[in-house]
Amino acid sequence: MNNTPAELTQFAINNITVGHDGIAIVKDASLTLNNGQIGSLLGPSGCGKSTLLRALAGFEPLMSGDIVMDGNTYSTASFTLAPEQRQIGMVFQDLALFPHLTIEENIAFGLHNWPKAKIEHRVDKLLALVGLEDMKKRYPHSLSGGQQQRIALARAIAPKPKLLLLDEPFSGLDAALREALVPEVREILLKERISALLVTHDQMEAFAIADKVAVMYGGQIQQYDVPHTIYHEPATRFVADFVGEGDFLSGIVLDNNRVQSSLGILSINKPHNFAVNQAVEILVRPDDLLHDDDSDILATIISKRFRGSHFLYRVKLESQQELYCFASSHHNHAIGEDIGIKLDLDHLVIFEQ
Ligand SMILES: Nc1ncnc2c1ncn2[C@@H]1O[C@H](COP(=O)(O)OP(=O)(O)OP(=O)(O)O)[C@@H](O)[C@H]1O
Repeated sequence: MNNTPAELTQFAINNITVGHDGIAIVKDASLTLNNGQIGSLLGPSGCGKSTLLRALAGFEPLMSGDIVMDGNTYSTASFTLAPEQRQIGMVFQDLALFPHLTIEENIAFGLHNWPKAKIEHRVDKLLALVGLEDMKKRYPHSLSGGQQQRIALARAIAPKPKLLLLDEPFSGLDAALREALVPEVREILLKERISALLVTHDQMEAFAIADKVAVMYGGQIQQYDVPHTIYHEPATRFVADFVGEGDFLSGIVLDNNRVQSSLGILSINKPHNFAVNQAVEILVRPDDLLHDDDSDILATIISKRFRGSHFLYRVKLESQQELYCFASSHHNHAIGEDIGIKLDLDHLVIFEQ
């Protein structure tokens, strides 16, 4: 099947290693993004997210691998195209709007080569896009943090970059503002059809904005996939641990299709390479373990958290294993109480013990 232009791979990072003084920080990382797609680099502090982003922007040379944008080579081990020639926009946490320029002057900053009428049109369009038409004559200090971040975004996308890089752009904002702004930024990028790569250590942010998420650890991309797959089918033990809440239930592989656990025999519905009798760990998310009054399996509540629509219970099984369990907030049980539980796994995620 032929790709339509919108589906073509726009940029590809192929097996890049980036480092300082011969020491690799980003190791053998690969990812691709299609036209108009939004990707996210998600990982703990120090895993190499910013270094990868800086390599993409042309601020870090490669030790090996290459970066290709729209068929043009941007970086190899022996060549680094200058940042200003890459048509890559950037938005950082400390947004650094120019304080002595008005909002419209800030947005027009990267458009100095454009004809005047086109600049005005572009600035007005972007102000409308970020919902701040009335603010064009104001100065940055008179805007709230969220408004400033929208202007920083408008300024970065004004010259129509091929790719926008966002490095923790929401981390200086409070949680409520962040929650409102993240989907808004996604809408703006989709409307402008600009591909973007967002660096974050916040999985909810990554899931809310990105079509595809790269989970990084120790300089390596452990998995690169759509958010649903990252959450439900983590490729490594690290991804399973880092993304979402979850526990690991001990089990013993019985055969190709079954594993014995303290919650009974569970079916394995995917081919696997585990040996019979091998000890394994089964990922159990809180939404995989349901409270069920009719279940014969009882577990003791050892802690609980009220989350509005539901409770997140921590329960202890007879085997002494502890797991998280979701229950509707209509089921308000006390700590120490025994409740019926049942596993509701539609597929098993299993790792070596
Ligand atoms: N110029 C440099 N020289 C030597 N080491 C560096 C340099 N820049 C970064 N590092 C190291 O590389 C590692 C990865 O840093 P990087 O900033 O890419 O991580 P990160 O995932 O973006 O972290 P954070 O979320 O804390 O910003 C860190 O251990 C850091 O100390």
